[in-house]
Amino acid sequence: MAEVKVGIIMGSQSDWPTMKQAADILDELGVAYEARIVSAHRTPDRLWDYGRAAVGRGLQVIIAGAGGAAHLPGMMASKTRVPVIGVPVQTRALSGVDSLYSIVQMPKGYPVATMAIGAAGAANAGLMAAGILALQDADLAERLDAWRAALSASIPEEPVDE
Ligand SMILES: Nc1c(C(=O)O)ncn1[C@@H]1O[C@H](COP(=O)(O)O)[C@@H](O)[C@H]1O
Repeated sequence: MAEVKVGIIMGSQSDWPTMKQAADILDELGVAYEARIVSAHRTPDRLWDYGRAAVGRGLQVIIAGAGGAAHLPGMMASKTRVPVIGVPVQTRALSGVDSLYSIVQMPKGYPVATMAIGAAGAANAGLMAAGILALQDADLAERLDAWRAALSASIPEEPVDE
C-alpha cells in the first residue's frame, strides 16, 4: 500500500461532506491519504498526539477543515511544521465567514494556507496538497497536469442558453 503523505483532519463528522471533496480529488489523482476527526475543542489530546507524530509518520501535508470557531487548523500548525492547508467549513449562522476569519488570521510564525469557504475550498485543498507532493513526484506531476488540462478542455468557449 502507498505511504500516506496527506492527512485530512476535520473538527466533526458533520464536516465530512465538505472535506470529502478534498479526499475525492486525492482519489482521482492517486494520492494516498488518511481522514480523521480531530478537534481542538472536543478532543485536544487527539490533536496533540496527531501533531506530535505527524513528521515521524511521514506526513507531508495536513489538510484541516473546521467550522465556526475553527481553531483546529491553527492549533495543528502550532504543533507541527508539516504544512497545514486550512479549509473554512460553511456554517449556517454566519455562512462560513466565522470559519474563514478564525483560520486565516494566524500570527507571524505559524502559517495556515487558507482556502476558500466550503466545498470548492476543500477541493482546492486537495489540489494544493497534490501540487506540493508533485514537486518531488514526477508521476504525480504528470497526473496533475493531465487533470488540469482536462478541466481546461471541458470549459466551452461560448455560453449556451440553458
Ligand atoms: N471548529 C471546530 C473544532 C476545532 O476547531 O477544533 N472542533 C469542532 N469544530 C466545529 O464545530 C462545528 C459543529 O460541529 P458539530 O456538527 O459536531 O456540532 C463543525 O463545523 C466543526 O468543525
